[in-house]
Amino acid sequence: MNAGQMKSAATISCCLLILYACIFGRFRPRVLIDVSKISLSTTILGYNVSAPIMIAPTSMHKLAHPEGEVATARAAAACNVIMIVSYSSMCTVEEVASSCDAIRFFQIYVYKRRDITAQLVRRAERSGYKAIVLTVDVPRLGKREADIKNKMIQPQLKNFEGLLPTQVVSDEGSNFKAYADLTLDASLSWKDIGWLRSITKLPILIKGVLTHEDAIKAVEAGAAGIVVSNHGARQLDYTPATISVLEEVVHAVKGKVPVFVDGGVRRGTDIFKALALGAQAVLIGRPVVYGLAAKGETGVRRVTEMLKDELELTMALSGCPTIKDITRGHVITDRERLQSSL
Ligand SMILES: Cc1cc2nc3c(=O)[nH]c(=O)nc-3n(C[C@H](O)[C@H](O)[C@H](O)COP(=O)(O)O)c2cc1C
Ligand SMILES: CCCCCCC(=O)C(=O)O
Repeated sequence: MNAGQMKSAATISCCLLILYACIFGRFRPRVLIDVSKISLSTTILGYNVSAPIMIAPTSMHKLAHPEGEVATARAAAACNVIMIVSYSSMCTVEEVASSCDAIRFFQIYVYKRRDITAQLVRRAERSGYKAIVLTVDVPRLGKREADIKNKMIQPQLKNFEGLLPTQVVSDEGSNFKAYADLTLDASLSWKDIGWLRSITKLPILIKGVLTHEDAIKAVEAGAAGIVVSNHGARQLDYTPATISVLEEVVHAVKGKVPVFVDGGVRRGTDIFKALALGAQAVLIGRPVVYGLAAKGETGVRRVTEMLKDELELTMALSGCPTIKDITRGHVITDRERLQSSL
């Protein structure tokens, strides 16, 4: 090998090593277990669902498909998975509720105008939503350069008709940002969970936790569950991959409340890893929106079914006939592999 070839070989090995280190964990499948019948069903906050999958809250579904959140909800109902409807939905809370019998949670932001948030929470409660998901990682909107470049325009949201003008005029870049600046209450803090609890009987999940410190605070504040999320990397650069901090949160809450996770869940194998590391279920964001954009309700059903099929196969090949059979022993993380090789 000459010097040039050695240099290329070293570069390739380096790249492979980095790639290898970036792949989170490995499975530890168990064999000779009866996997002739696999059940994906589980319960979430006491509700029986077909799989440990929830539809993450994503805003403005009519930008993806003219039927918007109603199509997504019908797919959730058909697949018997929970849909978390976004505060920034384009169909109203009531339209989604009356469209089908999907189990629905309602995601909220807290606005400076608390009366508006309180009204939305009450409307969701009246319309049969089963939980409130408080998203806490958006005190301000992150810097979304694509929105600025494309001069993103916040469409009129029917939920807020008569309550708030959504046509904010901004001459610099994204008027979505101007809308967020106008509405979001950046002073929101842990004490305000008490306020939220005082206006609703629904259980409150806190979405956007990435550390054990905040997980403990969420439990102390009375959260009924935690969603480990970095908002799909849309808010703060350099937040960790959620799968890498999931266990820290799971250990901190000590089983007092369920822990959920989202971010980059694209395959049944990803769901399996999350469950093995202690999540009770995963939330799916972008893939649902892509399915909706491609084929409306049918597209969302297809995405959900693909994930369920892949999870089912992963469970069979790992020796786990039920969700409860998936344990910490079924995965080994990169950190553990490194430690064991030292
Ligand atoms: C287009 C888009 C809109 C979103 N809107 C909301 C929202 O309204 N409320 C919220 O809590 N999270 C919102 N999120 C974040 C998702 O709930 C989720 O945390 C994130 O997308 C990670 O999942 P993914 O990797 O599967 O997309 C949004 C994400 C995307 C991509
Ligand atoms: C109230 C304005 C903020 C909405 C943010 C929607 C969202 O979570 C996202 O786009 O991400």
